[in-house]
Amino acid sequence: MVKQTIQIFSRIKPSKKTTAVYSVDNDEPTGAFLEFLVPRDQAEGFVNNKRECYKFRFLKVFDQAVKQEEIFTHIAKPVADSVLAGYNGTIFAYGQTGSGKTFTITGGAERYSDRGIIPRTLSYLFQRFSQDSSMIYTTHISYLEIYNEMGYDLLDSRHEASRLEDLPKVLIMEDPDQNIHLRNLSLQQSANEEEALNLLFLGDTNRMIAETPMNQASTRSHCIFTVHVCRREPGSATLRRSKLHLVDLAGSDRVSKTGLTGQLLTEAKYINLSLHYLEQVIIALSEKSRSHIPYRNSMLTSVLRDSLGGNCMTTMIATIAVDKRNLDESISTCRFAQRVALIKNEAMLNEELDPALLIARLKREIQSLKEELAMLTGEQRDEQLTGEEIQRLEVLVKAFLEDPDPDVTLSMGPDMRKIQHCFSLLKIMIMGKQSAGNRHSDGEASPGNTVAVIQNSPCSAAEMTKLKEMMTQRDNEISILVKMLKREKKRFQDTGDQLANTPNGQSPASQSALRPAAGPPSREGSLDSIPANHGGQAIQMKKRDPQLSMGKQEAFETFMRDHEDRVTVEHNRELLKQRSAEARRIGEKLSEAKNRINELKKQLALQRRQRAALSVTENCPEVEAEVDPVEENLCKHIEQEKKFYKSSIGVLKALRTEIEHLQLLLERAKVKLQRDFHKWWGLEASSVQESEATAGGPAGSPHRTLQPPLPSPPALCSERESRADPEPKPVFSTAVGDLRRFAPKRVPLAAAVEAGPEETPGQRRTDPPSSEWRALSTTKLSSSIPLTGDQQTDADILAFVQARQNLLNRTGQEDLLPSSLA
Ligand SMILES: Nc1ncnc2c1ncn2[C@@H]1O[C@H](COP(=O)(O)OP(=O)(O)OP(=O)(O)O)[C@@H](O)[C@H]1O
Repeated sequence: MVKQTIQIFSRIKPSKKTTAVYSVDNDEPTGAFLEFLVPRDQAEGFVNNKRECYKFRFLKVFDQAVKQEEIFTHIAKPVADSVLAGYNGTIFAYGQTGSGKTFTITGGAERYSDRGIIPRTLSYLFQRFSQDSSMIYTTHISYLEIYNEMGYDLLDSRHEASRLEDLPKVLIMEDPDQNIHLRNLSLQQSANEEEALNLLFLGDTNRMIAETPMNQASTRSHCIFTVHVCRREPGSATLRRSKLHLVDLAGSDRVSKTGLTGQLLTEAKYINLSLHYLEQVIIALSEKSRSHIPYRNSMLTSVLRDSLGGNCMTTMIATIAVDKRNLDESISTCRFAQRVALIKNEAMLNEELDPALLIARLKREIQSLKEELAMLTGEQRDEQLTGEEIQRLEVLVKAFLEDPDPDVTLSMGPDMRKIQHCFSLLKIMIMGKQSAGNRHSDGEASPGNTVAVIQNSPCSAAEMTKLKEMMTQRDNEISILVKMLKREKKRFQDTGDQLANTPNGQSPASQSALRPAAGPPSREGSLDSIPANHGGQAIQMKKRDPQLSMGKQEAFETFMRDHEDRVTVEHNRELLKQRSAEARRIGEKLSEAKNRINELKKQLALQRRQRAALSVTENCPEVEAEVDPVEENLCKHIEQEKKFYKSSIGVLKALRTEIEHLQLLLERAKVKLQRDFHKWWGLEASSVQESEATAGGPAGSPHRTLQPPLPSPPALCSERESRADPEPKPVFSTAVGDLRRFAPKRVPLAAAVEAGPEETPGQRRTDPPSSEWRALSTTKLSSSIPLTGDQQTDADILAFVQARQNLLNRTGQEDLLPSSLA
């Protein structure tokens, strides 16, 4: 048993504002210190005016410049090591909204180097599994989200979740021994790192998709990613089961500070309540006199029961945003951490006997004891041995004879029938050998005589026929296999040829996998031009809305061009291309190195044969014993090539992980883009409807005014940034406003104005526009619709309104244009 207090670390989020309100001291022998300096005149609200300095002790304080790699090495690696050894581990991040909890636990969605604790730990665990061949490891993963005291399974791939409520609800159950069980929480097995990362990706995507403005999941929900590891020595009935919880808690902001109202306030209270219960548990645990710990008050504390004062090695990361206005929240986070540091856990080695293996072993023991008893009491069985028993005995005898160990025993249990059968088998074999030996010594034995030997052996005629049938059957099998091999070889060659003809080295199959199942070929800049994850699993599960209408597709492409993530996506695509090319290059080098090694080995074998022949022909055995410089040189070369091969394999593996991660990042960006677009599209649709309802007319009603140029749509997405950094950000606005933003790019609309009223929107006319249409567009339309003054933009707006009118006329609908136009 390992007794230790919860380890506390703190991490400071990088801040653009450099006013120093804190200092870090990692060099004290008693621990690391984080100190906040609060000048009296700046202290407000809850901060005590009388104090100017708040000092907190941590195991280590990670300042702003510290990278994800260092966080993993210092915090997560030791916990992962103890999980590998069979102890439970938990790492949880606690801090105010926007202070970097998700960044620390899961990682940023932009760069490969931003990978957080979860992907790095998965990578580390699987690397360690592959290095330890003396054990069999199995891994299962679960991902739970707790929102408003209700649990949801984030790894559900059966339903298309567009709301959190669509995900399966997880219920908490307690057995008579007070063990907690989570009903409906799926445990997904993952055989390798790629599968585990796909599960993380699926969970994060479900988390993101289920997010609505009402439920900014990451802020107001707790997420627990759990890796269950089972370790067993081959053949042993004992196994070690351990689990690692990686927890991203909801923002710890105080409700009064959030400034929320209505439903959001209720939610915030719930979150606060569950964090309040967490605090209560922590206070109760830190006070030794308290015997009752109120775990049952909330789902979070029930699930984390072991992690808080139980069988677990737990680590807390206090995430801190050090800007002056976050000072009180930062101090409150540190105070919470100091209490947590008082909690003692008792981690135990989770070793147990595998019940299935144990039962099998006990059954075998019972059987052998029964047989021994029967022998000792003289109670012998006289029924015939079954075919299965006879077969098993034959295998035993064969293994006994083939074993080179002279001390090996033939153990068939205390059953006289079996003993006798083994003796007769041995006799048959010896007699068979003898007669074969006789024929061989008579010079008759040759491959052609094998049948004769068999015929002369004491086998029955029935056995002979059976053996002959078996031989024919095997012959058939062999010829089928040879045919299959030939076919495979041909297919392999064909694929190789196709690959050589494919420009980027992808197989035609993988290329078609990148294209949508239906619809037009992907255009540069469209969604489909973002490479998909070749692992595929998560994507197939999450691929949604593949078919956009033409207009929506156009809007989407424009939206995407302006999206803030565009640069990152481009950058990652470029990086992915580079890495893939690098991987291909290394792959080619590897295959060359392999060929060289084979060639060198051939030369070495030849050289050795020649020297052996020389020593025989010259009857001079010393020649073979002498050091041969040619041979030595060849060996040296082979070693060098092997070294190069090994190091290249290492580089290739690292590249593969990076490529997979980049693919996941791109896939996530794709989902996020789609989500942002649909969100924006929905907002636009409702705002148009609203304005129509209030103005009693269409979007272009005289009551609407054009907005100044707008920020790019992702102003919506940056909402989280703005929580920790609430600088005024421009909000998104109306359809007409947005139309203007799109206007410079909408050449077809401008062309439609030029084309005149009779043209369909898709047609272009090169002849000058009719004077009536010009008049209409500049008088009738412009008199009722506020224009911008910019010729191009105004032309677009008018064309849009007119095209709409034409369409309505053609479909026989009511004229919805403003009355002045009708
Ligand atoms: N150490 C860091 N380095 C770079 N960027 C960071 C760091 N920490 C946080 N960020 C950035 O700050 C923003 C907010 O961080 P994050 O979402 O992790 O906060 P959070 O505490 O999880 O917030 P919430 O409670 O809302 O989930 C993100 O854009 C993130 O990329």
